[in-house]
Amino acid sequence: MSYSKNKGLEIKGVTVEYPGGQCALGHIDLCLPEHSIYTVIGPSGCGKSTLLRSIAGLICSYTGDILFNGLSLREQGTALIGLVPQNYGLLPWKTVQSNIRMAMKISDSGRQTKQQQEQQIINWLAAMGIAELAQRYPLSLSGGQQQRVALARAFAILPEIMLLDEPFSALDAITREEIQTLFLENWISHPTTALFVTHDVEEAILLGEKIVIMSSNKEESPVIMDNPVFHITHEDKRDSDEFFQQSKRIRKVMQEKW
Ligand SMILES: Nc1ncnc2c1ncn2[C@@H]1O[C@H](COP(=O)(O)OP(=O)(O)OP(=O)(O)O)[C@@H](O)[C@H]1O
Repeated sequence: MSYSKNKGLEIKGVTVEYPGGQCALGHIDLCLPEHSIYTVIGPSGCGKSTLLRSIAGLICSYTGDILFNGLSLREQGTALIGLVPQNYGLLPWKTVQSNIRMAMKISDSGRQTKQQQEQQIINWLAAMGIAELAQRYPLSLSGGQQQRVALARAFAILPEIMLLDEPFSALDAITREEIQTLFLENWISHPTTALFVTHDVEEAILLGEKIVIMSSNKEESPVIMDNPVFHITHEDKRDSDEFFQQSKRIRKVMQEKW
């Protein structure tokens, strides 16, 4: 499937200060063409979550502007945004199925019939390998299972922008690799414009078309790196020479900027 790449997500001179004058996010300029996926790494406290929360509309007090295909995201309804927060953000009193159903109801605005929505829920749970968990409650699931539910929910609303805040950080290495593969397969078949924050350099290289490296100095613009590894077949990425070279390049920037 080929997608046209419009202007996409434009972050123009965005800064965020919390009341009291604490600078949470320095001056950020970043353009993500539509249907691209960029990963973001940066030292703790540099403002990664603040950036995602500003794009998602949870923080409105930023200066500068954030646009999607030329329209300001300050205007309600400009773009449908799916946010996968660090703690998964599932409602504990609702079943897995109801969690997804509720997100679809809120975001759908009548595009699909109820029957189509129910079928979509089944399809997404199957795509994430958790069809059998539909009637379970989030707190009865493992971290990896909750993570799959959060991803199913984010994909199910067919967002134009997907924001992921260290979504796999709580998972063991093997589960993490499985979910990275699952995520990428689903993103390739539904390539929403995505910003993926991670603390893991390997994950940033495996999942990002470009890698945004933020600095501990909030006055400095992030470094935006091309990532030749992204286009290698996923299962061959880790063993490739490009992967090794890219890790070295990133670590060098980290030594200078963190
Ligand atoms: N509600 C708040 N009030 C005041 N300051 C805040 C608030 N939330 C975050 N901050 C500050 O804003 C800065 C950026 O925080 P943010 O959570 O965006 O960083 P981060 O890069 O995502 O960090 P981490 O990697 O540790 O998750 C930090 O210095 C933090 O202390």
